[in-house]
Amino acid sequence: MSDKVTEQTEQHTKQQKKRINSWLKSQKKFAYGKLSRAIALGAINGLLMIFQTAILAYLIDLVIFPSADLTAKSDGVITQGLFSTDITVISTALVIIIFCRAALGYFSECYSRRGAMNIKANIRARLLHRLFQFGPAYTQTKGSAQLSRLLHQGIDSLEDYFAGYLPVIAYCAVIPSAILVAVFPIDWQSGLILLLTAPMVPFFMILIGHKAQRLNEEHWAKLQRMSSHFLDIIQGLTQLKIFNASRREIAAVKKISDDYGDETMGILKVAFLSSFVLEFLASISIALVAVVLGFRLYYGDVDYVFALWVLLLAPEFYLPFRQLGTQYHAKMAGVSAAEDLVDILNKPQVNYAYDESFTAPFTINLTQVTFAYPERENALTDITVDFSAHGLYAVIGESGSGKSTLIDTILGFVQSNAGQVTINNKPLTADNRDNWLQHCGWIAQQAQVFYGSLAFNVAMSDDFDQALVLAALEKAGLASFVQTLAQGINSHIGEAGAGLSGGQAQRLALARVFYHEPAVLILDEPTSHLDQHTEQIITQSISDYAKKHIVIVIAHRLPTVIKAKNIIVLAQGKIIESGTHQTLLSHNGYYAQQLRA
Ligand SMILES: Nc1ncnc2c1ncn2[C@@H]1O[C@H](COP(=O)(O)OP(=O)(O)OP(=O)(O)O)[C@@H](O)[C@H]1O
Repeated sequence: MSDKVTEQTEQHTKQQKKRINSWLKSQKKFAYGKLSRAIALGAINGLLMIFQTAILAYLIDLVIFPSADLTAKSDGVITQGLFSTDITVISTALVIIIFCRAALGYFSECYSRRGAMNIKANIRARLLHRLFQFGPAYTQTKGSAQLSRLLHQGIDSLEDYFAGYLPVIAYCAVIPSAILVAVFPIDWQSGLILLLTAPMVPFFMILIGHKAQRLNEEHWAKLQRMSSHFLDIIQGLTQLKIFNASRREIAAVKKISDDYGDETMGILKVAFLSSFVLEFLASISIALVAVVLGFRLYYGDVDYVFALWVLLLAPEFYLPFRQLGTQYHAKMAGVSAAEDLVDILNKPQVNYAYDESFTAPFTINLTQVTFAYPERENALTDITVDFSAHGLYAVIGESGSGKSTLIDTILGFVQSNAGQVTINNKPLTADNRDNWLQHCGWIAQQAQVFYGSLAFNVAMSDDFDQALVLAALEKAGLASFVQTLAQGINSHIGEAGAGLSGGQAQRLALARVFYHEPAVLILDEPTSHLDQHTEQIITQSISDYAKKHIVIVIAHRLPTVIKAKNIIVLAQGKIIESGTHQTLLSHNGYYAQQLRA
């Protein structure tokens, strides 16, 4: 039984590897021209090397054994002149070839790096596009640290695959074959030695490949776990300090880092071992060629120039294989990261049929909506509720009652398992969701501030209307703050809102809403880090906004709830009651009890 399971797992791993490899190969199409040029130039460089070694051998022969026939003809000055002309011509040819090879090497490297960068940029853009498509409901399940590492280091690790491994594979086919074609007709014995020793290198690489791949996969998985852990620690620094858990975390981080270090050493060991064996095999093979040539020279069986040439060619013959050994590890690092990439990129494509018919004013209807996260109980059950024209709607309920899931359903980030969400009687689907989102605004409990200028953060674009930005900031109560900034709305505000207080960040989010004026504003009402003055401004602004727009708020405070046109009370994913403050009070249910409590 367990054998069968192991067999199935192996089968699955093989299929997975095949899938990843074919995916990686298919990415070449995004820089086909550049990669082809890089490989062609590299191959020409390799072929020129055959000429270079031939000329070098001839030159050495000429210098060490000044031509016997020339000296035989010797009549002093003329012979001397002929000899030096010969050397000058050959040396010049050699220098030209060396320069050409250097240029070819340079351009080949440039093309391959640029090609790899194009591919990386393309994959990065597609990955981001997919993440935007799937929305926060999906990205939360993956973890922000893991996704950001994948976007950054994961994709970067593909560079060596495209710029290093792929060209070397081509050189392994072209250069040794060309050397064999050049050597065989002149000296078949040496050709045979080269031919017979060549397969040893790939054979050995296949042997170590399996172990190295497993190590690389574990290494990548550990790196991913470590990133998540670090992000949790950085984000929860205050909590950890307050709850005196920092020591435990430091110990945990030390353990993770040690494990990671051991893993890295394991990979390095395999890498060193493989390069040692490759070097060793190459040296033995070169020595074999040299010994055989030595004997044959001794017995006058081979010409000195040819012997020297073959000897110079022998290391070049093994060079692509040795490079392949090095690049193989780069390839495996790329393959490990590619697994995560393929998982996301190959998820079924959402087909955007932009539906232009979403125009304000809106009526949002949820009819018997039921939704469950994978392998969980229902997060929403049988939800029927309407939001129409304009007004303030409040959603309340205990933690885990389904408030955020309800909002995600309205925004189309999660698709209900049963029932439907309609916007102006049109079902909201993955196809038209992006169009719908253009009409929605969202303010989270912790306002999101992006790296860039204040104006960018309001307009969410570098192309903004200055007057509108200023007006929006003023409406949000930030006008006096802007005046204190040396560069006004062009002042830079740092990563994660560094340089802004919690209240200012929240007001900035509000200014963003005023600038874009979405027909539907959804917000998770901020309860913390707001001073009374800011709280009043925000509450007032939200109430004013609700006069002309739909505002749905996950409410935590009484003033907001009291003013709401409809209060939706959730418990365990169900609407247990709804109505205005007065209605709910007279109903004397959960809401009234909570209020009294
Ligand atoms: N990504 C997820 N995967 C699996 N289950 C989830 C996920 N997000 C939420 N849930 C579950 O769905 C239920 C509703 O969660 P939801 O976040 O909607 O509640 P909430 O009322 O917004 O809670 P809170 O006020 O604490 O934010 C909970 O049981 C929660 O554990």
